[in-house]
Amino acid sequence: MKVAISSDHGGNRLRAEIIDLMDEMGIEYEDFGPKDDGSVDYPDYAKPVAQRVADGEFDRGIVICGTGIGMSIAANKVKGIRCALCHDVFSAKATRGHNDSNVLAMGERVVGPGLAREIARTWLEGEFEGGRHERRIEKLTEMEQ
Ligand SMILES: O=C(CO)[C@H](O)[C@H](O)[C@H](O)COP(=O)(O)O
Repeated sequence: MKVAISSDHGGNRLRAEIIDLMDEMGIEYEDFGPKDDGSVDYPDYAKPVAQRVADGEFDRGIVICGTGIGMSIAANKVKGIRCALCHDVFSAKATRGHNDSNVLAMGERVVGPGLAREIARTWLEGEFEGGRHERRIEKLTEMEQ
């Protein structure tokens, strides 16, 4: 699995934490920044990750800002993206199983690093369940036309 990851300035520390986690898990990733702690605009960092996932260059994306909200709104503007904002492990598991979410959003100002790591690990390991959920995803895809 190849993962694209980015944040805004509000998510830099958590992005580093999740990169450490992916190193531990042996997951291949590319870091789309930002490269320093200066203030940036979250759409500029959500877009490259979401676009590359939508294009199939990466299997999944992880986007992080202060709340996770701005990044999730921005990522979901890209056709083909199902970005889930998760701050608990139950939702992270459910969104992989039911929504086949291809981007995970989290907020560094909302969750601590320990919980964020468990959320990300659960989401990265989660499998889509298919079945009745396929039909619902088809309906989401139809809404994009
Ligand atoms: O988009 C957000 C809120 O929905 C993110 O949390 C941003 O990181 C936040 O808005 C950035 O705020 P700042 O005051 O410019 O650091």
